[in-house]
Parts: sequence; C-alpha cells; structure tokens
Amino acid sequence: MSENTRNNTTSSHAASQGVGTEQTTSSADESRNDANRGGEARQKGASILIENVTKRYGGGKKPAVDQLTLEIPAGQIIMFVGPSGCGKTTTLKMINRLIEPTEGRLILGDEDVTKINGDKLRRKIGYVIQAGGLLPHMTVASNIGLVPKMLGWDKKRIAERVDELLDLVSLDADTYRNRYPRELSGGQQQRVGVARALAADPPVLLMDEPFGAVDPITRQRLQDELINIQSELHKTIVCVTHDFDEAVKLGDWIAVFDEGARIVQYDTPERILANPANEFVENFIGSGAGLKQLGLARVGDVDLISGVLGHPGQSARELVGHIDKTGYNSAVIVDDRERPIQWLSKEQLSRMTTVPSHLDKELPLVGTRSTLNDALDTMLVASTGEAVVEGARGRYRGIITVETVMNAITELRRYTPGDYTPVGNNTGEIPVTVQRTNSEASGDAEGTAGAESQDADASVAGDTTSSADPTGRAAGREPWNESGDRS
Ligand SMILES: Nc1ncnc2c1ncn2[C@@H]1O[C@H](COP(=O)(O)OP(=O)(O)OP(=O)(O)O)[C@@H](O)[C@H]1O
Repeated sequence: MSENTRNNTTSSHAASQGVGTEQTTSSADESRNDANRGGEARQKGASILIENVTKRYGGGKKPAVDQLTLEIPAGQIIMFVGPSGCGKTTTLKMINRLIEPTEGRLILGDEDVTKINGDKLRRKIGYVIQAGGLLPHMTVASNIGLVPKMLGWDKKRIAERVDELLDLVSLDADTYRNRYPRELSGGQQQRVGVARALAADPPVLLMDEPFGAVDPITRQRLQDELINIQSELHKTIVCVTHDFDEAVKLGDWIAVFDEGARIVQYDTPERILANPANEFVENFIGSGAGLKQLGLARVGDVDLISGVLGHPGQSARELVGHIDKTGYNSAVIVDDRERPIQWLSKEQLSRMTTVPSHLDKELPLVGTRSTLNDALDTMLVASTGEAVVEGARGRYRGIITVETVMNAITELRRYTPGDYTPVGNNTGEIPVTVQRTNSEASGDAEGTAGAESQDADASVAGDTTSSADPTGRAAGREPWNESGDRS
C-alpha cells in the first residue's frame, strides 16, 4: 500500500479540489460521468465560512456557540465531534439557519447568506436527520419529490429524479417508490432520507447523527454508501456524530469541539490520530488510536489475492484440479454476473460432484470501499482470517487476508501528513495567508497586508500551494480563492 492510501481510498473525498464554489473532478470520476446522471449536470459542493458566529439561547449569558470561525472546504466531508451539549447541532443548524445566529456571518460559496430568506437558503442545503425524518403519511416517492415539487418541477421530471435518487442510494425504484416509510427497515428509511436531501441537487448536505439509529452492520453499509455517493457527487457534507470511528472513516476533516463549540482541534483524521492536540482529544479518541487508523485505509487500496473462481454447475473435480494447479486451497464461486455467492474449500469440493448454485448468506464479504477496520471485523465475525472482496455492482475483486491488513498497519505508521488545515478557531480571526502574492513580490505589499478586505480575510492559513501533503487531501484546497487571489 502506498503512502497516499487515504487519497486513493476516498477518491472524491480526497481527490476533490476545494476550489471556490466549484470542484474539479478527477479524470477517473469524469470518465464515469456519474455527476451527470439523468442527463442533467449536477451541482458540486460549495465552500462554507462560519465567521465569528455566536449563538445565545434565550439571551443566556453562556453562549452555546462562542465566536466560532470555521472554514469548510468545498466538496469535502467535515465531521463534528465533541461531548454532549458542546454545540455541534446548534452549529450545524446555523449553517442552514434553522437556528439563527445571534452574531456573526455565514458565507456560502461567495454569497453572504446571513440575512437572505431562510427558506431560499435551505433549498440549497440538504438536511438529513436520524432515522431519515420521513413524513409517515407520504410514499417514498412523495417524500423524495417534496422539495422538487415545491420548486415547481413537472411530474415527469420529479418521477425521473426520484428513480435516479433511489438508484443512487441502492434501492430498487420499482420495489420501493410506492412504499410508505413504515414499510421500510431503518437502514432503508435512512437511505430515502439521504435521497430526499439530495433531491433538489443542493451543493451542501447537513447530516445530524444520520446513522445513529441503525445497527452496526447497517451503519457500516450506509457509511460505505455515503462514501460512494460522495465520490459521484462531490457535495460539501457537514456531519455531526458521536462516533469517533465514524468521523475517522467518513471525514476529510474532523472538528473536535468542547463546550461553547470551542474548537479543540480541526484537522485531518490522520493528523488527529497521530497528534492529538491535548488530553481532551486523546480521551475523545479513546483507546486504540493505532487500530482506528485502520479506519483510514480502504480495502480497494491494498493488494488483494486473486484467488480461484468457479461457477455453478461446473464439475467439482475439475475445479479441485484447477485449485491444485494454482496453489490455493479454495475457490470462490461466482454467478453469471461475476458476483460471489459461495466460497468452498478443496475439502468441501472433493465431497461434491457439481458446484452448487445457492447463495451462502454467511459469506464473509466486504466492498472495496470498506475500511480495513470493517474488513477485520468481517473476518473476525466469520472466524476465517480472510474475506471475499466485491467491487462495483457486486462483482468479485479478490480476497483480503489478515496478513494484508497487518502489512497495511505498518505502512500507515510510516505516513507523514502535510501541513495544510482550514481555519477553525474561537477568536473570530481568519489568519492572513503567508503566501506572497505577485504584487507583494514586486514590492507592493498592500494586496494582502492588514487583511482588511474580505478577499484577504478569506485567505486560508498556511501555504497550501507548497503543501506536500502525501494524502493529496489538501491538494488545491484553497476554498476562498473566488477572487482569484491565490493561484
Ligand atoms: N432551544 C434551546 N434553548 C436553550 N438552550 C438550548 C437549546 N438548544 C440547545 N441548547 C443548549 O445549547 C447547548 C448546545 O446544544 P447542542 O444541541 O448544540 O449540543 P450538541 O453538541 O449537539 O449535543 P448532543 O451531542 O447531546 O446532541 C446545550 O447546552 C443545550 O442545552
């Protein structure tokens, strides 16, 4: 595994470029043309600046959010973590102004949205809450089509969008579009909740404990799906969670808050795990920071074993012969669409005449987007020490072993992150960029000195262009360069 594991693993995620309100897409992503589903160009993430924002409830003396300044790069996933009551939800809801800030400014992309009509703002910001927050008396299609209907879309366009979104969240449209929320599992409701939030194609998605109400296996799947969706859509996603492992898995950036939404650390998961700012963060991370680093690397980035493939109906003896020739001791049976259905040892096959066709529900299966942590979990639950890996559309990709995971841990220890971080503080200050502009270089220092102007204010801390962040996460992350100040 290479040093830029995280970059590879989180494709959109990490490869996305936090430039202004628009994101550039990697060529691999473009070739998939995913962001252009249904023939309509899709809107990518917008940057957000929470500037010197304070929230006092009921005129209380102690603010729930105290002079928070937080820069949220476009097209990336930012996780809010911190103890109960520290102000995560208040901060989140101030972004779409479901809660109005007492003081401060909110900038979405290049627009000051502090005072604009709140309903208009919320159309640009999808919102997902625990258990989906679906309206119980409405079908799945009506729930998803709610905002497009309010926006005056015609019926055909809404119906197409509903089907497209159901497909995006891996629900079969014919099966689910006419169901009511009570006829769905918790995980399915959550998927519909995500689909609904994305319906009007907002550049920003806010998520408040989105996977808090589902079991751990479903949660893992939903997290993987969110990463998949993000790799297609490149939205700016701000997500509150209580689960630090979830923050590590999903986040490009994690903001660790203490009471009053005081930022204790705002950085990449890698750097927070490697260098917690203080004891508070250490305690928050909990034990096993090394193991948590496994949440940073994905199955698709490690070397998989190719294994031996067999097909239902094939002669078992012939397959055993093939296994013998290749030096393996088992074969993965795949269906006619190359999806793994069973994993049979040589011994099992030697007791059969024909390779069977039924699906083994206990098959230890992980996706290429699963983290190494997830893979380890799956192996432990199955007591196999190995798991079968599936890729896009459930196709067989190979086998991952405990040894692969151990090697990955060694590689992760060698990781040295770069030095770019977006601004996050409670002094209300946006540090002036240290980068010299052309005008400065030619002796005219007025361009940036003093940082009186919004353009200068909007510059980010650190020299991002010279950052050698091996993750590539920080590459091109200059969210406030709409003015073209930074090249
Ligand atoms: N409507 C309200 N009126 C008065 N105080 C409130 C209100 N909503 C939240 N608070 C207070 O503001 C502080 C921050 O609450 P908030 O819900 O933002 O925290 P949180 O970090 O999201 O908590 P949790 O993790 O428990 O959901 C808390 O002290 C809370 O009691």
